[in-house]
Amino acid sequence: MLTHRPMSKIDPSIALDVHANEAACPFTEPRARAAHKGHFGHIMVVGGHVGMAGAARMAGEAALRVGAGRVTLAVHPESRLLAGAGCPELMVHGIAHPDVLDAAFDPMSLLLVGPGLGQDDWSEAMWRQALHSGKPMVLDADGLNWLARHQKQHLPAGFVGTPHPGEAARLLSCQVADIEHNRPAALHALIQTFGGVWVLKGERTLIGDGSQHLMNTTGNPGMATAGMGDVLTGVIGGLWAQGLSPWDAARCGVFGHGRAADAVAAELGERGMLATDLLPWLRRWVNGKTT
Ligand SMILES: NC(=O)C1=CN([C@@H]2O[C@H](COP(=O)(O)OP(=O)(O)OC[C@H]3O[C@@H](n4cnc5c(N)ncnc54)[C@H](O)[C@@H]3O)[C@@H](O)[C@H]2O)[C@@H](O)CC1
Ligand SMILES: Nc1ncnc2c1ncn2[C@@H]1O[C@H](COP(=O)(O)OP(=O)(O)O)[C@@H](O)[C@H]1O
Repeated sequence: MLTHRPMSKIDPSIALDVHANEAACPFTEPRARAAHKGHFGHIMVVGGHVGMAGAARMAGEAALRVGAGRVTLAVHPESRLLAGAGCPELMVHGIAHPDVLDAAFDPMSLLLVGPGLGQDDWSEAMWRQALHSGKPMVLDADGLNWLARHQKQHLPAGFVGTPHPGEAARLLSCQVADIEHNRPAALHALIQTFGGVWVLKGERTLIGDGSQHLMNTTGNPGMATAGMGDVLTGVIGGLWAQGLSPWDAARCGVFGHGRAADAVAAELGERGMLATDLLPWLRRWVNGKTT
């Protein structure tokens, strides 16, 4: 039986001018002596459903490790203790009723929406609250899956989307093979459809905003492991919260994330790499230390 398949938004005739991503460490000057945490942003991670507290935790911890001032996790009440365990620097709210988020969003400089958010009614209510806040945001993982279901949703002006090819296929109503067959055309379709800055992950991640398109060359197959994308979301958010533009946060974040993974691989090999292994190397990178 034939099943209806919506028409793909990918135009295979698209040929983008794609340059190498040569993003260096974005911070070259030491911090001002009188710096305080209020200067480096307050991020809220919206995610962490039951069984996926770790996704929100990894995004939050990565944001702190690249220098964000404050990070709060808004997670399912059953995830609250686990999400913060072992990282007391993170603030953690268990959210039973997502409508309380309206007030909680007020002091936030930006949101990271999706790591471990899940697919049920609670997840959708959390997602809707985040979108309606109008806050700048990085949308990842289930945050993107909800966007795929509600295509016409109005996105905030400051927006970075970070799909892997599976999520990109859901967003563009096509198969993963269609994405992989012509990744620049898929990137173009994401930008045309939704606006903002897009990071199409995978081997040689692409970054684009409609006027510039880059291909990343750092990173290695050791990164094909759970949670690696959650860490990237935190890195991009942490750089953005410190004053970089969304574009610079995306291109520098992708570069530094891959660079940290390459340092881990050089020391211990690719196999068995954990997403959290990158954290000390991200810290080195963001302080301009060669890895
Ligand atoms: N410790 C945790 O709490 C973790 C929670 N996670 C959460 O789990 C939820 C589901 O995310 P998943 O990404 O696992 O599930 P998805 O179903 O979105 O993605 C998995 C599928 O996407 C496709 N795919 C992914 N990367 C690809 C690539 N590079 N090339 C080709 N195809 C590719 C493959 O078909 C793969 O089976 C998210 O909310 C996520 O944040 C994951 O991030 C893993 C770790
Ligand atoms: N073979 C590879 N080479 C380079 N980078 C890779 C490779 N495989 C995965 N990555 C990177 O690792 C990350 C994986 O993210 P994602 O698939 O979202 O993982 P998760 O959902 O488990 O967090 C992305 O940044 C991706 O670009």
